[in-house]
Amino acid sequence: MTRTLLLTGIGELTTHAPGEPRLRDAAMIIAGDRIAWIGQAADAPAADESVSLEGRAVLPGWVDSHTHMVFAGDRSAEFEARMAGQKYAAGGIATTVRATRAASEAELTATLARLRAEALRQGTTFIETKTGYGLDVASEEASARIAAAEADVVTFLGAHVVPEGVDARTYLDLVTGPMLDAVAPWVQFIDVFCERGAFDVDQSREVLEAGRRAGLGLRVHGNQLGHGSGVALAVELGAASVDHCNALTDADIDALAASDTVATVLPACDLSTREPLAPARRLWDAGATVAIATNCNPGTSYTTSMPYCVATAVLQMHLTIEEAVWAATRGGAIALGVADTADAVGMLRVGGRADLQVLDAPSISHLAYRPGVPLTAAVWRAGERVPPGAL
Ligand SMILES: N=CN[C@@H](CCC(=O)O)C(=O)O
Ligand SMILES: [Zn+2]
Repeated sequence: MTRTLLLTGIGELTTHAPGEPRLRDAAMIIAGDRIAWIGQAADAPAADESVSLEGRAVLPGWVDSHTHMVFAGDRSAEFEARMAGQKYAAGGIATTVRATRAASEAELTATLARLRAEALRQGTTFIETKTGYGLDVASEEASARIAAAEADVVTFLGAHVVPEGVDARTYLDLVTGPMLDAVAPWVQFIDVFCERGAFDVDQSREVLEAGRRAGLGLRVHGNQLGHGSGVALAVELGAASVDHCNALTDADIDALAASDTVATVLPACDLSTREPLAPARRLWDAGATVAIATNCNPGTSYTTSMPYCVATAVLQMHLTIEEAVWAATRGGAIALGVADTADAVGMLRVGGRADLQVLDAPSISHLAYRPGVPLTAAVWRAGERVPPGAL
C-alpha cells in the first residue's frame, strides 16, 4: 500500500487550477509521487502521517525552463568589466567554449549536479538545460548526454555562435547534419541564438527546420540585444518559446499574443547584462503567454535563483505576484510542453505530480515583499521530500 502524507495548516495554497483563487487554511495529501487530495484543512481525511505547516504558503515547485548548466570556467572578469561599463556581446561565449572543451566529463557532470542541487534548494523541481558550449560534434554530444542524466528536459543549442576557426557555412552543415544526429538521442528541443554576432534569420530558420525534421520541438533565443527577427521567426515556425524578448516592436508583441509561442523573460540576465528589462507587463496585457526563467549560465546570468527572478519580475517588470508565480511555474511548464500531460508540472491538482514547495512565509507575496531572503522551507519533488538538512 502506498503510504499517505497529510500536509495540513497550509496558510495559503496556490494551485493554478483554472479559476481557483489562493486557498486559505488548506490541506493536501501526497500518496507516492502524486497528489491524492486537496481541500480545506477542516475536511481533510486521515492519512498515515501528518505534518502541520503552521500557516506557511504552499505553491508548485518552480519550473526553470531556460538554463545553460553544462559548462566549465568562470567569467567573473567579464562581469566586472560589464559592471564598469563594457557592453555584453555574444563573443564572450567563446571563453566558455574553450573551458568546456578542456574539461573532463566528470567535471562537467559535477558542475551541473551542483547547480541542479542549488536550484532544488530554492524550490526548483523541474529544469531544462541546454548544450551550446561544446560546438563540435564530440563536445556537443557529451554535453547533451551529461545534461540528459541530470535535467528533466534537454535542448540542443549547437547554433549558439559559430566557433572560432570555422566558417559559417561549414558550421551550419555540421549543426544541421552530424551534430544533430549525434545529440538527437538525448534532446527534446533545438534552439538557435538568432542575433547580431550569432545567426541571422535565414541561418536560424535552416537550423530550426532541420531540428523539426529530426522530430525536435523548437525554441529561439531572440530579440535580446536589439530589434531582430527572432520573435517573428519563432512565431512563424510555431516554436514552443522565444526567450529574452528584450527589444520588441508592437508587431512582435501582437504576433506573440496571437500565437501559442511562449514569451520567456529572463530578469536576472537583463540585470546582469544591463540591458533594458523585457516588457513582461506589456506582453501579459496583450495576452501573450509569459514564462520566467533564470537563464543560468556563466556569461549573462550566473544564478539558479527563481525566487530572485520572481522578485525582479514583480518589483521591476511590474507583474503582480500571482502573475510572476504563474509565469515561473505553469508558464515554464507550457514553454516546455509539460503543462497538460499526465505528468504535468507547474500546477497542483489531484492525480498530478507532487512537485511543491513550502515558503517560510504566510503568502507568496513575501517572495517580492522580502526580496533576497531565503524563504524555501521545504520542497517535495515527485512526492519525495528534499531532506531538510539539504535546504
Ligand atoms: N544569449 C545567448 N546565450 C546565453 C549567454 C551565453 C553566454 O554569454 O555565455 C544567454 O542566453 O544569455
Ligand atoms: Zn540562454
